[in-house]
Amino acid sequence: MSVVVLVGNPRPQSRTHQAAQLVAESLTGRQADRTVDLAELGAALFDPDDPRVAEAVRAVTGADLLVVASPTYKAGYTGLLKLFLDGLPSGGLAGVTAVPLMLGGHWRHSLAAELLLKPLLVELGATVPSRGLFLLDSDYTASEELEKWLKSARPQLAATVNGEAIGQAIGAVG
Ligand SMILES: Cc1cc2nc3c(=O)[nH]c(=O)nc-3n(C[C@H](O)[C@H](O)[C@H](O)COP(=O)(O)O)c2cc1C
Repeated sequence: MSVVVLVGNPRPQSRTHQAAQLVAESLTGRQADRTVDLAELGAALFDPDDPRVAEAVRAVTGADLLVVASPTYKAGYTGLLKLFLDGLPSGGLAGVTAVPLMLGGHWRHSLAAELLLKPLLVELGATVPSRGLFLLDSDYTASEELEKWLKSARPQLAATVNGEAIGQAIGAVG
């Protein structure tokens, strides 16, 4: 049973990284078991035989609950995130319940998580029961939007996630 955070930001330890941790913790009441920060893998992502990339793929495809986070760049998710996800096998996220999360500087792109990132995760076989979550980089730590999202997403995620303990934790927290 594992809760994993995947961060597709070219900058390491970013606000996107922090927001993803916050979402995982708010949902489950504990820290994620593993965080894959793609910035730390850098050019190794071009080498499918790199052992660190292979380990990251195992962590992500083996997650019960996976928070997939990207900053909004040019109205979409980052190329870095797509590069990593393109390396997954077809249906590689089967059995994974995923949460699409995007951080941005402006509400103008607030549907990007729902309209762009969510379909990518569904294509990879993930179960994505909740609305894609978009948060502003300026107020994600105390966001009314996050509170509203948690309220609607919690029962949806608790009902679908593999791993009874995680499901119970999601349902109980909040
Ligand atoms: C190259 C680049 C492109 C960006 N494009 C957008 C955009 O199209 N829409 C938007 O809302 N924010 C945009 N931003 C702002 C970032 O989404 C925002 O600063 C980011 O979420 C901050 O997260 P970070 O601290 O994790 O990098 C852009 C930022 C950069 C650096």
